[in-house]
Amino acid sequence: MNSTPLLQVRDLQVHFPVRGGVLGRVRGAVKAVDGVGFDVRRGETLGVVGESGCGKSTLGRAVLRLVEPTAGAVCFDGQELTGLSQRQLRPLRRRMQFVFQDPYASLNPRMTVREILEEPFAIHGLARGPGEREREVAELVDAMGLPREALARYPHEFSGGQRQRIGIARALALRPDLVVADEPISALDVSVQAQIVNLLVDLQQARGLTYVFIAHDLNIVEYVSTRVAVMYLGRIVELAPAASLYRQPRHPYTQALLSAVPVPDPGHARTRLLVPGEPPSPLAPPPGCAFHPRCPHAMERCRRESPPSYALGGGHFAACFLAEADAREAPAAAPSGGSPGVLAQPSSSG
Ligand SMILES: Nc1ncnc2c1ncn2[C@@H]1O[C@H](COP(=O)(O)OP(=O)(O)OP(=O)(O)O)[C@@H](O)[C@H]1O
Repeated sequence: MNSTPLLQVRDLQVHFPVRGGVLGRVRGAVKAVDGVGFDVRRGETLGVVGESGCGKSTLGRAVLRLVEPTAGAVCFDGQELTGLSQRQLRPLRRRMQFVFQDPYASLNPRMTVREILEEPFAIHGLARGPGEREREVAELVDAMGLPREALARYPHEFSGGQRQRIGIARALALRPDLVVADEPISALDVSVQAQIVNLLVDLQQARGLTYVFIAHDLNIVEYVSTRVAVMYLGRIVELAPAASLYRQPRHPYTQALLSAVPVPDPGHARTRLLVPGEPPSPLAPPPGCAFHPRCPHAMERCRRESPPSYALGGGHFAACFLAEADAREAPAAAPSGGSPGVLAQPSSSG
């Protein structure tokens, strides 16, 4: 088996320019992703969690080059994606797919399910004969647990859960290796969320898929993930095997997230996490550790210096000065677990 990680992300940055004034001059930048690095091994699920606005979606999109990174590198199956033109990316696109939060918004309402599922084959010139395409599409709806009659119908005729099954079917049509699922269940009724999660888990096993699973629901992330990355204001502050992260969270932000109570978000079919205090604006992040204004353990040093990511052994990393003493005694980082300084760059953000 190929032991190179399927995905390698190094010091990835996505900065959005902010314009202002009558002339629309660039006034600053939202550092949505600000120096992120991690590996994803073949067949694993990397969960990505954090509060709204911390940069999860932007990270997922930048990995697939659906938004252009400002800096950094993304390597897919050993090939560097960041300097490739859209044309050069095309054969790789087939192998990397995105599952959206809102399947309705991502499905063309004027196309039948059959047309929606045949489209990826047409775009990539695959399964050329109608017989072959028909077989592939029939197999897809079966695998998604949808009836064959669904093929002749339109997206609006389905429930939210069924629409997400169609969205997943389209993403998996060309048998990708990597799937980035961005909050794939948060727009769905609680009653169908578990079904969709179980479908994703079953499909992963049946098709040998590798997932990046973005979510704010920590229970779901624990259930699906091999390892979990916790994001705060554009950076990964903790990364660890799921069992280790949930048993012994090392970063005060992760500890706060795990003890936060999900509360209903009026107007949205989702809950949000309530960590005491407000996340700072990514336009003007605090100096030092970005979490220090909300951190119950903040020390003088945290106001001045941004902590590097300390390797704590067993593939557990935390970007917090409290972890420094343990890091000195910890064994060296696992080869594909990233290395200190790769996860969160020590820098003087401010
Ligand atoms: N196209 C854009 N232009 C400018 N700013 C953007 C753009 N897209 C995202 N942002 C900003 O980047 C930051 C990160 O947004 P992002 O959607 O990645 O966060 P998120 O963690 O996925 O949040 P949510 O869970 O609410 O989707 C936010 O401050 C957001 O306002």
